[in-house]
Amino acid sequence: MGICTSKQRARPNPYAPRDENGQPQLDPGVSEPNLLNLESCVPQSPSFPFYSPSPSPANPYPIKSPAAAAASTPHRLFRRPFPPPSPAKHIKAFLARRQGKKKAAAASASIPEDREEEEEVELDKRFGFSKEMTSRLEVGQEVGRGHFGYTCRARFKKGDLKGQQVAVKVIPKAKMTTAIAIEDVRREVKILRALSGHSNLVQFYDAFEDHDNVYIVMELCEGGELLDRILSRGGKYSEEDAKTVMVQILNVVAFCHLQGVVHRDLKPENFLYTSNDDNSQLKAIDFGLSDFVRPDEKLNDIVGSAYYVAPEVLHRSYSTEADVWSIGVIAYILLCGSRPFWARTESGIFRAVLKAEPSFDEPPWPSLSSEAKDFVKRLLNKDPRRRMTASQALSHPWIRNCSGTKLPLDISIFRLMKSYMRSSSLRKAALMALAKTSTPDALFYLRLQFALLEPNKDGSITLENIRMALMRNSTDAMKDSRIHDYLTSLTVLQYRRMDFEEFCAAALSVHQMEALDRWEHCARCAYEMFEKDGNRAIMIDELASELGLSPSVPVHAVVHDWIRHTDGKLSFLGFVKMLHGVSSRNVAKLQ
Ligand SMILES: Nc1ncnc2c1ncn2[C@@H]1O[C@H](COP(=O)(O)OP(=O)(O)OP(=O)(O)O)[C@@H](O)[C@H]1O
Ligand SMILES: [Ca+2]
Ligand SMILES: [Ca+2]
Ligand SMILES: [Ca+2]
Repeated sequence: MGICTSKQRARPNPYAPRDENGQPQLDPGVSEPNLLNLESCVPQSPSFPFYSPSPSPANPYPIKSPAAAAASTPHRLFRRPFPPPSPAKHIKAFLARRQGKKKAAAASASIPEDREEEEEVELDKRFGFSKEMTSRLEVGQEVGRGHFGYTCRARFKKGDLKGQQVAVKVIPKAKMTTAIAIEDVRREVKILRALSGHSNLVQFYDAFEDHDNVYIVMELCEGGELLDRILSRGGKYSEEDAKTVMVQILNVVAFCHLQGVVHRDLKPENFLYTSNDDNSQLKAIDFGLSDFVRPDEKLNDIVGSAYYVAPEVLHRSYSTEADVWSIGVIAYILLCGSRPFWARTESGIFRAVLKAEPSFDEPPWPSLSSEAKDFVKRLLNKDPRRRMTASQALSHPWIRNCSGTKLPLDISIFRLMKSYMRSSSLRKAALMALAKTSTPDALFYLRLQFALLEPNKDGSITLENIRMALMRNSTDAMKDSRIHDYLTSLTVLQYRRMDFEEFCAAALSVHQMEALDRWEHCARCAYEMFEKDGNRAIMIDELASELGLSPSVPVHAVVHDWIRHTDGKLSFLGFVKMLHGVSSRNVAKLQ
């Protein structure tokens, strides 16, 4: 999703949700500038010399199989996307700078009308890219168009790549009306350059600029958008075909997350096929909304596309898990041809994303495998801490046997290990006990992750193993997301080794286990084991500081039930509290 900055009110929005008669349904609650009009984004007098406008189709996403369409749930059927009123992007940061923080908080929910009327105060639109575009490339026909720019076919005129067909995304500088917009383009190129090389990510060649435009030269994907394939199939994929798509999407997204990059705009429009072949490779494109994120950092700007946006993005505190949610939405659409969260209006969609549970009762769900349902449900968990990670999803029973590629290292493991390393021996003992109740699926994933760290001959890992594993997978993006700095938080490992048993305790996610049906059973079993070898008498003050309770809370009242009064040891309730450890809210206070 991008930002359309031109104002155009006269024409109807071709993407607006429609009612049964095809009439656009407009949200009375959404302010007018939200109505995106693709045509209004078309440069009226293109200054780009090679620009050859293609006729704008009245309906860019025709329903290709009305018969199939009629069979499924009306309304939410996956017919055509409507890019949501997207300009909420960066609103908070933008307003904070302009009006001071107080007003920004108040206005954060609404989108300011005058956003695009911001005066241009000496914006520096120099990117430091080569100016030699026209001598290097011969630009041909337009192949695609977005809100921000358009993409043309091109060919290298000279050099090593002479004759090579490529795609050039042209982003007009006239559309970069704020410092943030300029920074976005800078970052788009930087991220693409850094991540290029992964087999499911569009290959980057070069970036150019001139007075009017920025040009991003990349591999030409001739197979069209994933969206078009979904539409041409009338929405539904067999489980096998859906798996093939999912594996590729998860592979590239897990890779991005390991590099500390969150895409933030994952949707079927942003995956292209390299060729028209049935088994052509899928490539992620459009890093226009992507950002770097440090392992402990939370982002807060609302970006993305309504149908695919994660609940925590709407709550303004999110990280890489938000991408996984979007993948869950894509998976749901692939498997059943309908959208999991549907409403006639954008605010309705947001409400559904926040509150509604997607339906798994209507056809074809009852006839799909239970693994497929479990897979989608675990991607669409509203609590990001309970959601699978991209890397974990690749080891889910539904797709693990067809993920031909090597499983990527999961960055979230290090987050969990950090918390473990900082824990008291009592909490470590509690986690060790819980780890013994892990499911075979959880162990499968942990074993793969442990293997990726290439343990020493004695079967244990040290900090050095982790450092080496990261080095093997490192790209330039890790500098900006400061992944290596993060290792210093694991330095306690420097003086010791960790075997697989302890690794399971360190890398298991208590939140994810809580989401399982058998949680209560696991926790009880773990508590019994903990009783035998880990439980000990504990002072109330010790427990309070252990859990990061601030001295201001009435500690005795709060932890009263967490300690068994007969012997001063942890009660079951205290044990569960202990498993969760210091809450992140309290950590902030402690630091
Ligand atoms: N490498 C490529 N090969 C072929 N077509 C491409 C390529 N990159 C982009 N396109 C086409 O151009 C369209 C717009 O590209 P992209 O999504 O990067 O632009 P955008 O301005 O950021 O759009 P958005 O409105 O989605 O933010 C794509 O949907 C696709 O159809
Ligand atoms: Ca864009
Ligand atoms: Ca796009
Ligand atoms: Ca974009």
